[in-house]
Amino acid sequence: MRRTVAEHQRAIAQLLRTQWAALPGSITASAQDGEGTMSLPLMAARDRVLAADLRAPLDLPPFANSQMDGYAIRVEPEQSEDVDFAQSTSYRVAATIPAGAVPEPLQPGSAAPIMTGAMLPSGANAVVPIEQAIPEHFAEVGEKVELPRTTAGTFVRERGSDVRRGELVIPAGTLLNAAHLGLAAALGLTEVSVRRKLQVLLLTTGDEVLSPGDPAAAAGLPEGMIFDANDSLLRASLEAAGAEVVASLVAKDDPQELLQFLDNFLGATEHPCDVIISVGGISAGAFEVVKQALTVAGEAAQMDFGHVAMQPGGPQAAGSYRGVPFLGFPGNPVSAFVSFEMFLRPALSELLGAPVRRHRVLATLEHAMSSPAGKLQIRRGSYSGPEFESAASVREVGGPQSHLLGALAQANALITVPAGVTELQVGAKVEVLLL
Ligand SMILES: Nc1nc2c(c(=O)[nH]1)N[C@H]1C(S)=C(S)[C@@H](COP(=O)(O)OP(=O)(O)OC[C@H]3O[C@@H](n4cnc5c(N)ncnc54)[C@H](O)[C@@H]3O)O[C@H]1N2
Ligand code: MOO
Repeated sequence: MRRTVAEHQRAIAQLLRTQWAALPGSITASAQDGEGTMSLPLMAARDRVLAADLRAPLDLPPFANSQMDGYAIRVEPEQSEDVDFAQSTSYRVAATIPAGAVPEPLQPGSAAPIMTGAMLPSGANAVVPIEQAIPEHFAEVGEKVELPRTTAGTFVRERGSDVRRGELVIPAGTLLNAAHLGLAAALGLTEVSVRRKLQVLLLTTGDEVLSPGDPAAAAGLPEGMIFDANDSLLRASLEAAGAEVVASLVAKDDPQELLQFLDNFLGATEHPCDVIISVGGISAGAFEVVKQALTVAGEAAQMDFGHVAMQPGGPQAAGSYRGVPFLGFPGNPVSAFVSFEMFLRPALSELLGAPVRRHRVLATLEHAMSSPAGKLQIRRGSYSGPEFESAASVREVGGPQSHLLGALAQANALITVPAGVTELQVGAKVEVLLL
């Protein structure tokens, strides 16, 4: 496999689409199938994808109510001029209507003090704010109040003027945000039906890798060893994108042991996971555990190991093991992170509706930069958004190498330099992916 970034992006989305369509209990099953969906309390549904169209069980507002603290009055519907202070009318003050109360009908010639959100009495069709009344405070029942001329409908929020009962308010596939959940609550719902989370088996690899907290490092990191950054890096990326890591393993460079683990895991339940992601062990070395394990696995593994014209993240593996999609990312932490951002995350957005796509913006480069020919370069950047007169700009943090995790932690953006561009001057416009 030798692919451009765009080719590999399409290939990953296509791989997941076809493999998932064939998997039992598919994550992409529609809500009608009843598979892959669950009902969750509203607060647990934030950042989840709605599984079925949501129709309004009631009107919003549920009743005509006042938009202002003021007086509810009746004006003739044909009266069409705007508020006119020169033409005021004297009304007899009726009983006050607080929010939450069911008011008495409005008598002709009277004005009822009404609070914002309170139900409009029958017979009323307009509200005059208290600031426009003479006197400019709520008068007692039976007293007189002068109100300017106004038109029917002024400061009245009609029943159903926001949402009509039966109307489709949130379509299936929507990523639920605060506004969606607020709307569901306003409609009286306590739960919504959402798609289940993507379930991931995460494998990090390497004889040199120790989990933080491993007893073998109790007296300090042993020589030649490193702490495992990729499990946390990928797990955090996956969870932030709405996925769930259902199992993980820090695999040693032993292909048989890795295959044994995979077979035990995949054989344990009917639906063990939706995708397997491995990090490391796929390039050209003598101990490439993922490559070796899946090569000796025979027919069960349908894998492609190769290169994508991108740096970091050049070495890539993709395919399936025992019918479960398998993505092999390169082991350098920045390469693994960039692989997730460039290949898996966009595919999840496209196929599952979550996460939201990263924003792509143009920014002015704060310094000159060179880039190797023939590869899309992904540099880590510090982006400053447009502020007052200044345009959006970006500067590189760290260098191009893929072990620079410290620099990645300072970055808030990925700068992309197209494969055909080798030199960029100060002030050049570059496309930036906001993290
Ligand atoms: N002869 C060649 N050598 C390499 C090539 C190549 O094309 N020809 N590609 C280079 C590129 S680019 C990358 S990226 C890496 C990818 O290698 P692997 O995916 O096989 O990953 P490893 O060799 O296992 O590890 C690479 C690097 O990352 C460190 N690592 C691995 N796992 C972790 C972890 N969990 N936490 C922190 N760091 C980790 C590992 O120690 C290595 O330094 O191959 C290049 N070589
Ligand atoms: O392409 Mo490797 O992924 O940098 O350093």
